[in-house]
This record gives sequence, C-alpha cells and structure tokens, in this order.
Amino acid sequence: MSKPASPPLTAEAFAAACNVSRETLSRCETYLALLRRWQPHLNLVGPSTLSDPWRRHFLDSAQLLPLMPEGTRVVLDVGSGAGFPGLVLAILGVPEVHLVEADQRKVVFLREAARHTNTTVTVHARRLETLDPFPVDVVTARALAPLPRLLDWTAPFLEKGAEALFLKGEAVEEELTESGSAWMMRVDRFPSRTGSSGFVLRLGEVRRV
Ligand SMILES: C[S@@+](CC[C@H](N)C(=O)[O-])C[C@H]1O[C@@H](n2cnc3c(N)ncnc32)[C@H](O)[C@@H]1O
Repeated sequence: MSKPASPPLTAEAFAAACNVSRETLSRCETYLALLRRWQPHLNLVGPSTLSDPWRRHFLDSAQLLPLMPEGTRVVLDVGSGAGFPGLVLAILGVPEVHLVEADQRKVVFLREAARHTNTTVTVHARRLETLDPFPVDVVTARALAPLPRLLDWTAPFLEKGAEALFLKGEAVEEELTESGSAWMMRVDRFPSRTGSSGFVLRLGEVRRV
C-alpha cells in the first residue's frame, strides 16, 4: 500500500520545526504571498507544490541550515529560480548569500522578493559557468542538473574548499555512481526532512580525479 499523503504543513509548524522567530516567519509569509502573486505569470515553481509550500519549499530549504559547517558566512545558491533554497537561507540569517540565476524574469522576481522581505542578497543575473569564482563556504542547489554536471559547474568553488549541499531526488545513488570515476570527495547523505523520498547530499574536499 502506498504511504498516505501528509496534510499540508502549516506556517506555525514550519516555524516550530526550524526554530524560526515570529518576525522571520512574517518575512517568509511576505515572500510566499509574492510568489503566489507572480506564479500565474512566471510559473516560478511546480503549481502543485503550492498546496503545501511550507513543506515543499520552506522546510526543504531550511533543512540545509543545520548541515552547514560551523561559522558558515557565505553561501552561493546556483540556479535559484524563485529563490529556493537560497533566499530562504538568507531570510533565516545566513550573513552573505549569492543567488545565481540565468532567467532574467526570475532575476526580477528574486530582486523584488529580497526587497519586499528586507533581505540583503546579491543576485547574479547570468549563467553559473560565466561567474568568476570567489571564496564561499557552501554551495547549494536544488533541481538544477544531474550531479556530474552540477559538479562540473560548481568545481571552481568546491575545489577551493567550499562544501556542497545539494537537494537530490531518490536517484541519488545512481548520480553518485556516475560521478565516481571523475571526482574524489567526502559524501554524506541525509534523508529529506520533508518526508519526500529525496536526500540532502553533503559533499566536501571535492577534487577532480
Ligand atoms: C528547475 S529550476 C529550480 C529553481 C530552484 N532552485 C528551485 O528548486 O525551486 C532551475 C533554475 O536554474 C536556472 N538555470 C539553469 N541553468 C543555469 C545555469 N547554468 N546558471 C544559472 N542558472 C541556471 C533556470 O533558469 C531555472 O530557474
């Protein structure tokens, strides 16, 4: 028998699960309201995910925070789209967040969402492959590319010592196997806290073989 679907996570349950203050939750609510307003025009996220946004987007993003190395200051989120996970991490207090997004219309949304939520982020309106590397502590990505391509694209940052936190689906083992011949790295997997069949993949000491 298949697992019954969980009821949608409430904003309050998200806040309790992630230890989010009332003020921070209110900024997340502002972000979600803007996302709902822009969604019909830009199709920013899968439409069905908006029936459970606190689980599918906010908890999915926020679960990365406790997996970051202590003292993390700078996060680079690649292929940010509507801002998941990067903008949520900035709202939750990561001091310096860089969002990389190639689609100019999504870039406009990201800048508006940052303005409406009073969040300081740097939005790089370009393809990741054209971004000159700079020191970052953590690289994040969700739904951008299969692992081998993701590693190629983010290597300039990871080979300088950054850790990766990639949100991955259930095919994570196949993706790791495909990457294995080209990369040496420390790998940790964490089952998604959203209850999906996905994983957070944490990679460190990434080196090309
Ligand atoms: C499927 S969406 C995922 C967006 C977001 N991370 C999420 O999970 O909701 C992938 C995003 O990556 C952007 N993108 C794809 N290739 C890119 C690249 N090489 N550099 C920067 N952005 C890219 C696309 O424009 C799109 O917004």
